Amino acid sequence: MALPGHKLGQTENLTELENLNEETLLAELKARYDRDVIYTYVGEILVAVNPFKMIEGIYDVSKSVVYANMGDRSAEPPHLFAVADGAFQAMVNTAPGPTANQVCVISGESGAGKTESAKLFMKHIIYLSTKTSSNAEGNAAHGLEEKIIQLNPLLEAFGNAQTLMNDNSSRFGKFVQLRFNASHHIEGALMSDYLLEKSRVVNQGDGERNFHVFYLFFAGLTDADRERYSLSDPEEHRYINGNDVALGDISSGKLGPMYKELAECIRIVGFTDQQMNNLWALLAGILHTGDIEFGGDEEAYLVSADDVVAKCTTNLGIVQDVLVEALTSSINITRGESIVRKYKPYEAEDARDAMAKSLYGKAFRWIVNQVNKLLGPKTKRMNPTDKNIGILDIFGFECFDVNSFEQLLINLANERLQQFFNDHIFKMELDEYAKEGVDGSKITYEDNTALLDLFMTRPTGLLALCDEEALFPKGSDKSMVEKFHSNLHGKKGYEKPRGNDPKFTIHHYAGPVEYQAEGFIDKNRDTLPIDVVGALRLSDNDLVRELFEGDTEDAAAAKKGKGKRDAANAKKNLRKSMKKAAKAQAKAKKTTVGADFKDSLIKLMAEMSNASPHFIRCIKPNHQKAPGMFEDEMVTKQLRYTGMLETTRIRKEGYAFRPTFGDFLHRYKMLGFPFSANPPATAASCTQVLDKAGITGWQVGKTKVFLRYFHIDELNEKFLPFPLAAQKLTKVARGFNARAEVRKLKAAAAEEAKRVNRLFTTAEQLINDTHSVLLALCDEDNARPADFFVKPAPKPKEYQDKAMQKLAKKAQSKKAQSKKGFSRAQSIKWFREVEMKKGAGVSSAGTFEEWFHGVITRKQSEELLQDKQPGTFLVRVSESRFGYSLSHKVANGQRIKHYMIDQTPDGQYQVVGNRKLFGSLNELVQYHHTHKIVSGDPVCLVHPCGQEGDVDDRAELVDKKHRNMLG
Ligand SMILES: Nc1ncnc2c1ncn2[C@@H]1O[C@H](COP(=O)(O)OP(=O)(O)OP(=O)(O)O)[C@@H](O)[C@H]1O
Repeated sequence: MALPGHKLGQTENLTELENLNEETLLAELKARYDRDVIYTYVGEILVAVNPFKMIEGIYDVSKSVVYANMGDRSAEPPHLFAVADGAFQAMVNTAPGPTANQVCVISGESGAGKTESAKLFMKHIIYLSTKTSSNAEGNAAHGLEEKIIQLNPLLEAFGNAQTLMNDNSSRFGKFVQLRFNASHHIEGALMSDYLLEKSRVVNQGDGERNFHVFYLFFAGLTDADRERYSLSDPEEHRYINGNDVALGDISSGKLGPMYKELAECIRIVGFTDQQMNNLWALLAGILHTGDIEFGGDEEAYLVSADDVVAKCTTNLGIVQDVLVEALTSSINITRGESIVRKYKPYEAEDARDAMAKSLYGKAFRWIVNQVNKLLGPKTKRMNPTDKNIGILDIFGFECFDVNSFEQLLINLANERLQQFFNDHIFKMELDEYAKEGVDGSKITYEDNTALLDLFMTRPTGLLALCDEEALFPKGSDKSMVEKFHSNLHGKKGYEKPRGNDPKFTIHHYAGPVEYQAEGFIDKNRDTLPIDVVGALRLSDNDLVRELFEGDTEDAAAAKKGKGKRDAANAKKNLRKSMKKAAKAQAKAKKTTVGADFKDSLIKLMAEMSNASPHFIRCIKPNHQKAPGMFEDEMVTKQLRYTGMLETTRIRKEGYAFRPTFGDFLHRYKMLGFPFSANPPATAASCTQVLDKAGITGWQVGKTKVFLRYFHIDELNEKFLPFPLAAQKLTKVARGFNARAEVRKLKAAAAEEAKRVNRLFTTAEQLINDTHSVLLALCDEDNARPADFFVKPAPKPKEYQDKAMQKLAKKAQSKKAQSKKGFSRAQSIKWFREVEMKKGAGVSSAGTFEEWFHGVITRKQSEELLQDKQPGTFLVRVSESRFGYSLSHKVANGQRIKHYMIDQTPDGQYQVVGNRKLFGSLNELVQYHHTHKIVSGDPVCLVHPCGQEGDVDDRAELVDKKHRNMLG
């Protein structure tokens, strides 16, 4: 169950989604793909969306390290290495037996990334096994592991081709089993191949190519090789000259490095030079075969020049006349009498192409067998302590415009694999129920057994009827389809079309597919005329002879005939060889391609059923094979083909949602426990919630609640009022909080305003107090005897300047100190010091200019004022620890204004209070001039008088004022 707060594309295992269906599956995969996240789990299954580009770092060694011995898979983001690690650890940690064996089924359509995934899976398994190989045995195995990895370029050269769907498309299915000994070291690898697309050798669709190896072969040819195999330029060989781009790749040298890689793989895997020479000669023989042409109306005859056939037969090691005879006529030997029937030209062409296909098909199987001999475990049978990991990289479900016999077999394989998949998923469901103690007996799912029966039943299933017609000499596609209709019409999954066309429709798990029956019989028979087999059995190329089970003696005899170029002898040898071939064929069980395929499918399924499965579903996101494009419709189709939608269906049939008790309560506790914040995460709590919600049909297990797909809707409906109420509550709570905050801010602002008012009131009070003190001081001075104030002898001007400068400096430094804060006692001490230095009690009076250069007493200043007109100012400047203090007094008036002058850090003067700045004392003086005072006005400079008490009082006053102003 997705917890609240689910974000699109963030869920790593999509079964955790509340609603897993076609749309959600698609949307999640798309959102992840857009972020270059190509791996996603759906339960145990890994979905891999082909990025069509290398995503940096995702397969680095560091990733191999992270995804090794993981324990909890969900601890790291989904990854193919995690699946490989899961398989490896499951094998290591399980005692030998079916459950210890592992198999990874990789499926998807062409170009979806199966082969790349299979390679990465194998690479990681090898990494994990070599990691455990710390002993000598492990090290010895190292060479083997390298060979296993080197297998890929070899198999891809012979089994892959460029198609419209994929530039490196595997044209065969493969199952590789890695065998491990008791110490979990690789003992060997065994490979099986399925349904190689041999027809590609003789015919490729527009824009497609032959198997890679033909082009690589040309790319690697030396002049000597070319002569040895009598090869012309590639464009002159019909089987490979249909694709100009491919020819361009050869001539441009683009394929050179790939040829070198192939040659190196061949060497590492262990093929001998002789084996490879025979194989190259066989390939050259195939190319020359394609150049043989026939003419004629009724009876085919050779129209190609003799040397064309000679080039072919030389490479294939057979006698020219023998081959021509075998390709243009069929000899029927009955009771010692041979009846020769001349082929029609098209029959000769068919025989020629059939030979080429057969040669290639058998050569491919030989390579696989050879690889198994070189890399396989010492014994084919498993030791009781052995375990294995299998990797199945097999063609996905196919549905084209025209579907033929190949599609029928491929889709049969997919149908069978789907059944295996369904069984596994369903079994896992039931296992989970059992583990949780939940009754799963009522859970069923619709499986595809009936459809498989439609294919497999004997004698009336599709394959059996197909074989019956193929083995019947007069069997035809038309009569086969009639048999299908009469036996299968009305059965589930089979549909007879309207009209008489040889067609039929099968309703597969992935959707309906209409099959075109034309060519079924020939494809199913896949027989090579016995004459051709007889000819190839006589080859002196060891490989060709081995492929057709000829014997050395016959070949040697034929060689003699070849030397004499004796046509009659050749015919004789051919007939002899044909007889032997016919005998061998009669001895061997007569079989068909369909029957062979069915057998290998049964064997494969037996191997797979003997192992614990892992599934990787590869998805091709667009037709263009381009990065960054995600086509919804195309992906949906593949989700259906790979059975992913079926998985969602199986889950739907059962208990689709299985939240843990904790998760369930986290979300729905309100339904059962409206007043309890944290009910215990138990079965009882969950039951209470479900009962109170009035839901039925659920089950509660040991750790999880099991809900049907519709239960979530029901619960959500019941739960609906709660989120709405919660929304309302949140709104109210938020409003309440906001209002409280505003109230708090308002109160703080009011408090602030009060404090400011208090400050002003205090300041005013102080000013008034100062006023009173000054008046009192004046009165005091007035009361003193006249001789109390002795006029000092004027000091020389330089002295006065110097003294003033010194004082200013001192005041400045003291002011700086004052910033640090002085105690009251310190203030008084300093104040007194300054007063003394300036000559306390010495005053002077004079004009405004004079105050700066001398001093006058307070009394003198009062006297000066007495003579003046009302409005005349007396300015008093004094220096204090806070700077200069300047006040002026109006003659005959009561008002005294007091300025605190401060010196700013940059040396300007500032009147405290109105923040006016003065650059110097003179400027300050100017200011007073412009306001009230004119030059020559009497002013007095009053220094504080020298009396102790007076000094102390004033110092205290100034200090107090200063402190108040600082707040
Ligand atoms: N994990 C990946 N990272 C990057 N590119 C990838 C990845 N998987 C596949 N590809 C690209 O997609 C191409 C096709 O992949 P691949 O050959 O594995 O497809 P396939 O399913 O095996 O097809 P076919 O059935 O035709 O063989 C690769 O050649 C490669 O370019």
